[in-house]
Parts: sequence; C-alpha cells; structure tokens
Amino acid sequence: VWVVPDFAGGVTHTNTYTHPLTTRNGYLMTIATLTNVSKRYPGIDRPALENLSLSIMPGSIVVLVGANGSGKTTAMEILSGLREADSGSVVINGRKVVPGGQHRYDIGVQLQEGGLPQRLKVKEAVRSVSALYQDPGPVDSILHQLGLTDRMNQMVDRLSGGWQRRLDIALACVGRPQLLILDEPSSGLDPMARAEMWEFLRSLRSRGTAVLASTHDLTEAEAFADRLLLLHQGKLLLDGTVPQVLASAGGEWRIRLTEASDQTEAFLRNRGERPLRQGENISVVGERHHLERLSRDIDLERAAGGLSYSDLLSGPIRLEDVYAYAANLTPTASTSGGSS
Ligand SMILES: Nc1ncnc2c1ncn2[C@@H]1O[C@H](COP(=O)(O)OP(=O)(O)OP(=O)(O)O)[C@@H](O)[C@H]1O
Repeated sequence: VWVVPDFAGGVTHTNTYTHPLTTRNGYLMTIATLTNVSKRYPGIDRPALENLSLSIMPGSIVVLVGANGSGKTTAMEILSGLREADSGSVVINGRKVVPGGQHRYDIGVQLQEGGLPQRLKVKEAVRSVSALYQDPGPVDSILHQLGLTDRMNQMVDRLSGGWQRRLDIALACVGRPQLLILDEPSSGLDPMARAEMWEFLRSLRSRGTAVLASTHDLTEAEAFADRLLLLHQGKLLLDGTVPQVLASAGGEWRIRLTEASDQTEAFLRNRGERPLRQGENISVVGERHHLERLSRDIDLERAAGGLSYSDLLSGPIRLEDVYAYAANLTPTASTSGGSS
C-alpha cells in the first residue's frame, strides 16, 4: 500500500497497487529499505533528510524528483553506504548498509561527480572495473546499448560530459547490480542519448534490476517511472505510481492564469475553488468539464471588466502542476509517505 497525500482535499487516503512481485501471502519482495533516515550536515540549520522511509522493489524504476537541495543526492549516498545517516536504518538485500559493507556487491552507483579514472582509455577503464568482479555482466552489450562501442580507444578525459556520464552508467552496471543508484543519469545527455539511456534502464528492469534514478526533468520522470518519489526539503511528499501522483492534486485537468490579478484569485475563491498562486500566476486543478465551464465563466467575467489576467491555459494535469501543489502543502499534510 502506498500512501498518497490528497492535498487537494487535505485528507490522506491510500491507494493500493499490486506489484508483480507480490508474494502469495501479500509480502512484497524488496531489494532496499530505508527506515526513518535523517541527516543533518554540520553547520546547516535545516536537516538534509528528515525521517525518510521508502522501499524499492526488484524490476522497478523508481524516479526521485525534487528541487535543488531537497535531499536527493544525500538519500542516494546514504543508500549506497557512501554517507552515514544520523539516525534510521538502511538495508539492502537483508543486509544492513555500513560503509564498505557487503551490500556493495549488490549495487551499482553513478553519482553526479563521477569518479572516472581520467588518464585511461575507455576500454582500459572498462577492463579495470570488470577485473573487480568474478562474474562481470555482459560488458559488450552494455557498451553497445549506451553507444560507447565506437569510443573504446578514446581517453576518458577527452570524452565530453555526456559521454563521460554514459561511461559512468556503463561502469555502474558491470558488476550485475541488483540495484542501480543513478544521480541525474540523463543530465548533460542529448535527447537521443537520453532516450537510449532510458531504453537501456528499461531493459535492465525487465531482467529484474531495480533502478533508483534522480532527475530534474519532470517529463522524463512521468514517462519512465514505475514509481515516483517527490522530495521536498528533506521530506518525502509524494510516493506512488505516475497516475497516483498525478491524481493526488485533486483532478485530471488544470487551468493556469498568467499575470492574474488579486481580483481573479478572489473571484475563484468566491466560487469555492482552491486556486494556487505562484508569483503572478494562478492554477486551479479539477475535473475537466468543470474547469472548462469555469474557464468560460472567467472569460466572461474578464470581458465584463471584473478581473484581469494575460492568458488562460487549459490542459491535462502534469507533474509540474502536482509538484507546485505538493510544495505548497502545509507541513502536517506533507509528512505522509513511505511504503509498506
Ligand atoms: N557536504 C555537504 N555539506 C553541507 N551541506 C550539504 C552537503 N551536501 C549537501 N548539503 C546540503 O544538504 C541539502 C540537501 O542537499 P542534496 O545535495 O542532497 O540535495 P539534492 O536534492 O541532491 O540537490 P540538487 O538537485 O541540487 O543536486 C542542501 O541544503 C545542501 O546544501
């Protein structure tokens, strides 16, 4: 059961989703579990993570989104055992994660600042990482899928940022990881390379690998996530499938009024709507027909001189709308999350 806070109505409700790997007695196989993980960096007032709980199932792509500084990298570093939490527990494949622990053999990690050996050729880097494992994965196939085959003789430090990123991801996969932890794997990749990268991750997932990947690209998150996690100021605000998360703002449609006046906001409130103001813009989320009717009424009211805005945009709800709504949650409504 994943808990999705219904912030439109302010009531927490639960949505059920049966993962294909649910056992007959209802238990879900998990590859990784974080329980009540908190972390505060010295000298920084706000915790980087606060009571973060989540579990990751094999054969799923879990996408972590959140604004700069929301705690994504910290969560991934703690899950990888590269950083210690102040409190809470982290378990991978039944083993407690400790720095340098045995869990390392179950995971592949690509962090934002890749630790690639710069003074090697690509093929030498691949060979030296493969040598660390008794039974390395299908290296040729990994390199091919990530488009690296033609670059094997290039020096690593001569690769562009995007190619280094691809090599970093390839190296993270060499040890046949059961869990891949990727911090912004698509950043710096051109659109074709992004598509190839996600296709590659989906091929791993179909063989049972779990992937935890962060991104700032919400369109990408919406397209490829089996499950979405939204972190906000170190807390898990939303956790669910894409449809669950999209539904949690309270409707399948949204209108957005740009450069909208305070009278416009008051007009909406008087009609019982729950407008969300972000700077000069106002959004309303709801049911499509209702919002289409509302749009016509807003237009008429503007024609009558009662309110002002520069544009009215109407369309299906997108993750960025949900994100904006979720980030405006009151703290009490935002503490739900995690999974069981
Ligand atoms: N080594 C560090 N020392 C002190 N504070 C840190 C350190 N690393 C991160 N922080 C702080 O912890 C918070 C979470 O940072 P983190 O890098 O985990 O966020 P993020 O979501 O990955 O951000 P981004 O999207 O910018 O990569 C931020 O406030 C950040 O400034």
